[in-house]
Amino acid sequence: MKTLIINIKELLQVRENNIDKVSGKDMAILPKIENAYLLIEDNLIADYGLMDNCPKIDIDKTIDAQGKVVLPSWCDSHTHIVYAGNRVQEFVDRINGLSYEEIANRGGGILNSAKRVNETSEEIIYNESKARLEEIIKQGTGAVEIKSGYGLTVDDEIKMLRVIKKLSENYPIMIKSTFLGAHAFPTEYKENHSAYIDLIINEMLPKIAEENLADYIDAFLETGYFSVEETERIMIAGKKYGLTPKIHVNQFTAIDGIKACVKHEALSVDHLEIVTDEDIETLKDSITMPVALPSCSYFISIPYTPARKMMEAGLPLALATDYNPGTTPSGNMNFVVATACIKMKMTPEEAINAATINGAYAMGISQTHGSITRGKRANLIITKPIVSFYQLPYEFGSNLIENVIVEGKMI
Ligand SMILES: N=CN[C@@H](CCC(=O)O)C(=O)O
Ligand SMILES: [Zn+2]
Repeated sequence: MKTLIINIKELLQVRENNIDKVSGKDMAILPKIENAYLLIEDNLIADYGLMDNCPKIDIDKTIDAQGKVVLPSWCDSHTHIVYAGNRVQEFVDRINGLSYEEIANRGGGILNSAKRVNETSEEIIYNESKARLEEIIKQGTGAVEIKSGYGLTVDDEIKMLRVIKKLSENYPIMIKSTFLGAHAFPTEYKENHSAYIDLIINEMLPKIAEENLADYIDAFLETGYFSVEETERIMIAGKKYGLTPKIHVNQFTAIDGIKACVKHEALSVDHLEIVTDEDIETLKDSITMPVALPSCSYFISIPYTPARKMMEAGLPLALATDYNPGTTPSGNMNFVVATACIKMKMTPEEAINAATINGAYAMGISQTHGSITRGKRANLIITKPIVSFYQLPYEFGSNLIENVIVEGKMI
C-alpha cells in the first residue's frame, strides 16, 4: 500500500540521518522542508522531499496537504492512563485549600486510586483505559508509555499490567509498559517499608518477568514516598529482570535522587519541578533523559521544570503528559507543547523536539519513532490549514489537528 502526501506547507522534524536525541543548543533547531511531499509504503516512511522532486509513480492514495503542516506524532513517554474511576473530589478539595500532600495523608491520592483499582474488574479498567487511549490517539499521540502503580498488591499490579498488554495488542500505536509497584506504600506497610519492597522484589517482579508484562521499572523517589536507598534497591532488582529504570524524581523536593538514577543508568528521570545546580551537573554527559511534565505543574500549581537553565547547560529535555487521575487528568500533548512554550519559555522548535524525538528516546524507541526519517514508522500529524507551525502552541486551546496517521493508516 502506497500513500502520497503532497503540497505539504511545512514538513517538520526532518532528519536525513537518524539521531537518537537532541540536546542543549541543538534543541532550537527543528529541520523542515517547505512545499514538500511524503511517501508512505505500508507502515513506514519511504521517502520525502521537495514537491519539485515528487515521484511520479503508481500510488494507492493521495492526500493533498495544501496549507497544512505535517509532523511526526507525539511520543508521550510518561503516562498512567490505566486507572479506575477518577479523583474529581480531590480536585475540588484542592480548590478549597487542601494540598496534594494533605489529601494523600488522609488516605486520598495514590491510595485512593489503588482502592478503586482493587474494587474494579480487569474488563472495566480495560474499557475505561481504552477510551483514554483512543482520545490521545486522536490528539496526535503515536507512541505512549503506560505505567502500573495503582495496584500495590501482587494481583492488582499484574491486573494493571495485563490491561496495558491488552491495549498494546489491540491498538496500532507503540505502547511501552512500566512496572511502578513502588508508587506508594500501602497503609499496612507504612511502618514496614522493607517488607513492601521485599514483596515487590520477591513476588511481583518474578511474576511480571514470567508473563513478560513490562519493559521498564519506575519508583516515586520523593520525600514521604521512596527514599534514595529504597529506590536503589528497586532499580537494582528491576535490572536483574532486564527492566531499565525510568524514575519519578524531584517533583516536590530535591534529595539527591537524580545522582542515584544516573548511577543506575536510568533511561529517564521524570518530573523535575525542583532541580538544583548539582542535579544539572549530574545529568551532563549521562545517558539519562530529563523529562518535564508541564500539565502536572499547571494542574496542581507547582513550579515548572527550569527548562531554559537545563538546555543552556547543554542538557536534552523531553516533554510528556503524565496523564493520571490525581495530578494530570489530561493526555493532550498539544497542551503540553503549548504550556512548555508559554510557561517554560521553550521555543516552539525546542518544545516539538522535546515532544517527538526526545520523547521517543525516553521510551527507548528513537530508532523507529520521533522524526521524519526514511524507514521510520509512518506515524504522522496532519494539521488543519495554518499560517505556520508556530500557530500550534499559539492557539493553545484549539484543536488544529485535521488527521492523524498511525502505522501508515489514517485513523
Ligand atoms: N507523582 C507520582 N505519581 C503521579 C501522580 C500520582 C497520583 O496522584 O495519582 C505523578 O506522576 O504525578
Ligand atoms: Zn507520573
